Amino acid sequence: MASLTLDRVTKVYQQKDLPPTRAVKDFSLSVKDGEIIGLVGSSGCGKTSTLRMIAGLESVTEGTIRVGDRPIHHLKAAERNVAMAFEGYALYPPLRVSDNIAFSLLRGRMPKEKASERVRMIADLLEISDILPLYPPNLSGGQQQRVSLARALVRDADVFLLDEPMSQLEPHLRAKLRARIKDYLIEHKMTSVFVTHDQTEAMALADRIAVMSEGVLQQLGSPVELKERPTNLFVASFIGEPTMNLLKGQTADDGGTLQVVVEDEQGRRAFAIPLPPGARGRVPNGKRVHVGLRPHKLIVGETNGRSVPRVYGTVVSNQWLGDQTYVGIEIGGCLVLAVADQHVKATVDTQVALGLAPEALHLFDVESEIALLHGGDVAAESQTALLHGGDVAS
Ligand SMILES: Nc1ncnc2c1ncn2[C@@H]1O[C@H](COP(=O)(O)OP(=O)(O)OP(=O)(O)O)[C@@H](O)[C@H]1O
Repeated sequence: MASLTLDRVTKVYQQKDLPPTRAVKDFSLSVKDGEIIGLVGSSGCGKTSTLRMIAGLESVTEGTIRVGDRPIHHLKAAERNVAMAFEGYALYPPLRVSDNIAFSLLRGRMPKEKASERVRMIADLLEISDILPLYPPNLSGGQQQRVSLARALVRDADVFLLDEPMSQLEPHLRAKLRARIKDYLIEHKMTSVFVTHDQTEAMALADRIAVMSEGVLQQLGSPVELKERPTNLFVASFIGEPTMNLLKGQTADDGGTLQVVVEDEQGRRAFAIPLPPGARGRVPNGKRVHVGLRPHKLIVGETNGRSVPRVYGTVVSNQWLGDQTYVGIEIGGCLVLAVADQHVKATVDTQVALGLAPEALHLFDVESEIALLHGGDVAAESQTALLHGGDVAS
């Protein structure tokens, strides 16, 4: 295994009689030896193009790709020692499943016995031992996908690329294999990059996640970093299920306390959130902002003794999903969704208190959409300053 480095990689597709498509723009990424990276982003943002450039299936328009210290972007796919599991499977129809999986091992002159042993081991892992004698056209989509995955994972490659590796599997099998694959990648220290549309999969499998939009890398971070410190409005709105509540507002001084006045869609004052001490150093008074509120960090009803700012609203929906409650609350003309891990008894059309814990709050510049403040960070800093007897700007 080895590290993988993409340095300012760009992909432009030129099609006859059509304007060029800049699918990937100036993309830089350093994947450590043995690290697992998840690549996520909306449809058409350049994820597959990025994988295909690493694999050597697409040319690189600009930039360099290195495995360890070795530049590989000019090499043919077969010379790169990069294994890829394809979204479209790309199996050889005339070969049995076992031969499909063993193909690259035998081509690399691995003794037949050893190759068969490897094939059996990976087939066990992915629960496809029973289909080893079959031919690809006789398999279901989910089986073909696991064969494609097995064919990549069985190799001794420097880098492993997995494009939507489990999209065709039913949820139970997917969850089971996800855990097994993660253990396997860690045990064999396999440097890997996988693309997924499934955030749970990205959060569960990846050490770090790269979020892309329109060909540009927006943020690379651990699952926790992306949730708690989204770098901009795109990442904030893309990461998290359900997505972050996004409203508009403006900071204002209220008798010495900086607050953010949240507005309804017509720009009228809906409610105000006092900002944690320390916010002043990051956001000026009178600043127009996007206000993000993470549903999972809002507190519906009792705050269990925690002192947090509270607002009151009317319950408009209440759904118990078996393990969590989704509560929709209308506050001054704004709709806010809160999620609680317990059964919340808030009846529709009644009033409820909503605790605005600092860690729920994120502010973004209204023009640049860059993050200005993450409430959890500011609250933690204020707490540390108080503990150490320091001054907290307020
Ligand atoms: N061979 C090609 N020729 C021309 N344009 C292409 C080609 N492959 C991809 N594109 C374009 O490049 C952009 C990025 O496509 P890509 O498949 O890399 O995105 P993606 O993030 O993987 O999308 P999805 O999640 O839908 O699979 C899209 O606008 C797509 O239409």
